[in-house]
Amino acid sequence: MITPKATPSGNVELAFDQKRPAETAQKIERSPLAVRGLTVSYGQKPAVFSVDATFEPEAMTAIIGPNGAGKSTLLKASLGVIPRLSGDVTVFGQPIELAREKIAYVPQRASVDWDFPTTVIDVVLMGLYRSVGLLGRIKGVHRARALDCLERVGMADFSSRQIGQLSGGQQQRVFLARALAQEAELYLLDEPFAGVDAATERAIINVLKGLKERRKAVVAVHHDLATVQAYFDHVFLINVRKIAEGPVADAFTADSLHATYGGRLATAHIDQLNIADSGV
Ligand SMILES: Nc1ncnc2c1ncn2[C@@H]1O[C@H](COP(=O)(O)OP(=O)(O)OP(=O)(O)O)[C@@H](O)[C@H]1O
Repeated sequence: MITPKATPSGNVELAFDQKRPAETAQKIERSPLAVRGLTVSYGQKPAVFSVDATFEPEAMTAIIGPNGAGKSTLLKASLGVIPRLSGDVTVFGQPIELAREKIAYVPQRASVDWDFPTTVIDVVLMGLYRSVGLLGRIKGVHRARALDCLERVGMADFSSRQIGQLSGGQQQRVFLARALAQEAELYLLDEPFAGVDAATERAIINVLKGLKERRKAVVAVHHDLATVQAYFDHVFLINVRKIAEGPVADAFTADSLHATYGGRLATAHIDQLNIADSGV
């Protein structure tokens, strides 16, 4: 963890935690996903170590870090998809176990078995399982809602296609439609722009910005540093430990990027991003 002195603005919350616990508690109550002391390990070495994160409501946050930094692990362990060694996770101040339905999760496309024989509309209908009920019958109203979600991502014409017959970008849109069907408060997406063309990226970002306008929160693992400032309001930088968290203008700095990526990110690349220098 870089010290508050090295990156004063990127460590807003660290200083906050120590000095103003009441305000921190209020932030956690308002947060669609707050994590305290999260440690996850697949073997001897932790993949995520002692991480605190307080994601912002009604905002778009990018989770940024190099390959293997623990970004996906942070999302999956927060959701309970993989076990935590330690850590508390709350959703609007409630234990996540009581509020899981407030979160829609779009996994990494590469982690999904696309050969599974199912149609596009059936995938989106899975997002409606709470309103349908586990053994309930799918009715016209559910199909109409699923089609509406497909329409929002530009995939309504593909509703009866097998998912294995879609391109990567189309598959990504369908998974986004499934998340929309859940009508969640927080949308967690793992690399939503990976391997998609420019038109699909635009379509996805427009949908995500639309969610923010409807006062939902969006948190996405994101690799393209060049689009962070255009797409996101907040950033969370991680490399096994939390490096920095805060508004893009404060926490997305040359210093915090160097601390996150180390020698893997050339200074020339950071210069091209045209970001504020923290002046330290
Ligand atoms: N199921 C698993 N079993 C063992 N190790 C794993 C498993 N999943 C992830 N890891 C390891 O945990 C570390 C963090 O992985 P994770 O996928 O969370 O990183 P990431 O930041 O999302 O990376 P990327 O940007 O490459 O997707 C890596 O070293 C990875 O090899």
